Amino acid sequence: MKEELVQLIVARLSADRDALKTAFQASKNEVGVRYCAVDDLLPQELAERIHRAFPQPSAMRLMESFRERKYTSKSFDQFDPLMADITFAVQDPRVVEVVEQITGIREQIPDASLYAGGLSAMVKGHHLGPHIDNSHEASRRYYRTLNLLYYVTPGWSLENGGNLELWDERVRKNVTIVSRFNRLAIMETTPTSWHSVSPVVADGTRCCVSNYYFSPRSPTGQDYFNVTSFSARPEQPLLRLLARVDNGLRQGVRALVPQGLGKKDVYEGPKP
Ligand SMILES: O=C(O)CCC(=O)C(=O)O
Ligand SMILES: [Fe+2]
Repeated sequence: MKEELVQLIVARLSADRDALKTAFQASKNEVGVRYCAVDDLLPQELAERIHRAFPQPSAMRLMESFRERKYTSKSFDQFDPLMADITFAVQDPRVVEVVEQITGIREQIPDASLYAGGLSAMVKGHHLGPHIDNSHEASRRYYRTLNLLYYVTPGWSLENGGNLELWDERVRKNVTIVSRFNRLAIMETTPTSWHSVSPVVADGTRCCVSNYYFSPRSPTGQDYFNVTSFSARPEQPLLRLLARVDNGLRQGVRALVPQGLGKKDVYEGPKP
């Protein structure tokens, strides 16, 4: 199945390559984070199949802190093989190539270990506060360059909440990308690419297949390293303060212990 998915994704991205390229570049003028959204990534029936195969939240891990509340998993051995197929299809060199043509970002390497990637499910009350992603993968040799987020919940609309938001450098204003069914959002990751998922306010589950690309080239041309760093929404000044202290502590620990203290959450199973 993976091969068919790769071909469909490459065909879809190639068909709109020039328009997506223009949209990606032009989006810089919105909040400063470049992105584009690819609608109808796959034939509808196939996207619905992926949704049906998506694991139930009860089979996933609840991530819960003041920063976030969501279910995640990369236990592909326990799921319908279609889930690994769609995840790893987005990592195929042919997909990477057309994504590079769209974004102009070169020498990218998909994250086969799914370090922080994989599947996520969010239900009512779940959210992900404004943050910048960790800048590197586990070896710290490569810079994170892109997040590729594929949403597969039929009928998901703006009013449901649970939408992707990209913020300006000061986390004051945002642009919303609805987590629409069968949409692939491609966003760049830099030291200032603040983003969040607004609280889910509807019944239903917002299902997302996440992939990350890395590159030996720094997105800014400068050398940098950051742990995942959180802020908070503009109307939450106290939480912002707390987040800043929390970031400083975690960044400090990383300076002392480069591999970090947490257990490495990486995928080591077979790849389709
Ligand atoms: O679920 C999403 O839309 C975004 C999740 C996120 O922040 C990320 O993958 O880095
Ligand atoms: Fe993120």
